[in-house]
Amino acid sequence: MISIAPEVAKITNAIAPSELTQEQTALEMNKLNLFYGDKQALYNIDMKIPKGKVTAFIGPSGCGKSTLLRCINRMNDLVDICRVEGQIKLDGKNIYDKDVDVATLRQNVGMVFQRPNPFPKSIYENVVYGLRIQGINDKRRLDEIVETSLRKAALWEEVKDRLNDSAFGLSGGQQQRLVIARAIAIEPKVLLLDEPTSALDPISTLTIEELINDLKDTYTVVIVTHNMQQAARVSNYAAFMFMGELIEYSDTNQLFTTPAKKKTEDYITGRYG
Ligand SMILES: Nc1ncnc2c1ncn2[C@@H]1O[C@H](COP(=O)(O)OP(=O)(O)OP(=O)(O)O)[C@@H](O)[C@H]1O
Repeated sequence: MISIAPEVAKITNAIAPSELTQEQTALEMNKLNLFYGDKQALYNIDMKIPKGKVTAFIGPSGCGKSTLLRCINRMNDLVDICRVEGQIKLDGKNIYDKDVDVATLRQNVGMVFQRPNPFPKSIYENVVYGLRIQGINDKRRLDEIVETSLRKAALWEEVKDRLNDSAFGLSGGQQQRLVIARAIAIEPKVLLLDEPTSALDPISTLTIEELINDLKDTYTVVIVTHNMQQAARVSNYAAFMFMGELIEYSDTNQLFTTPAKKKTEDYITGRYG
């Protein structure tokens, strides 16, 4: 078992994910299968992701963590050979239904990638980017949203005097917080984080981890991480995947301290991956 430091171990008494009520569920996957051409990458995934919590997808390289994450905002639509079967319900509505507008879905389900990807614009314009696309140009309103979003992303104090400077002048960790501010400026319901700290130094990683903890009060957060200590530190629920299957999914403490499945135990004790 990996050891979880007492200061980060959470006393959760959490509800088992399968027992979440509709009210407590942000996302529900039903019989989700995904194929890249002939190759199946996800097998019959059934899971409920709780509202207002952090859920981590963990597992060895190539097990399908990022693929599953990208299903949640239909990023896989951009891959020609990709085909999805089954359902993902966001607040009860299947996001794969024909009448779903993908642009609206992606406003509701924001995404942050491994490498910070600010636009070649000022800090201010990065934050308001999505709002301008929505046709919001009122300066006072934008100013307010910039401040609130940067505060939520724990970046305001560091950038408030240089909002018109290029985003490229920020450090990697600051850029990643800026990208998070840009994602939350349009008030998504769900925030997807695909290994958000893997390109960052340990101090920036810690800042982002603290930020993730704060964000869950407002958003449902789903994070893919290679780092089990990080999953233990930041998540309330953890899903262990192996070769495209969801092997075990439970509250994080339980998964790391008393895994039910041998495969999970082998992974968290470092026997593979
Ligand atoms: N665009 C793609 N085209 C074809 N196959 C793909 C594509 N993206 C992923 N795959 C395959 O799907 C499987 C799952 O990949 P995925 O990137 O989801 O795994 P992962 O668990 O996130 O891995 P890692 O931890 O290394 O990022 C792998 O076999 C991978 O090669």
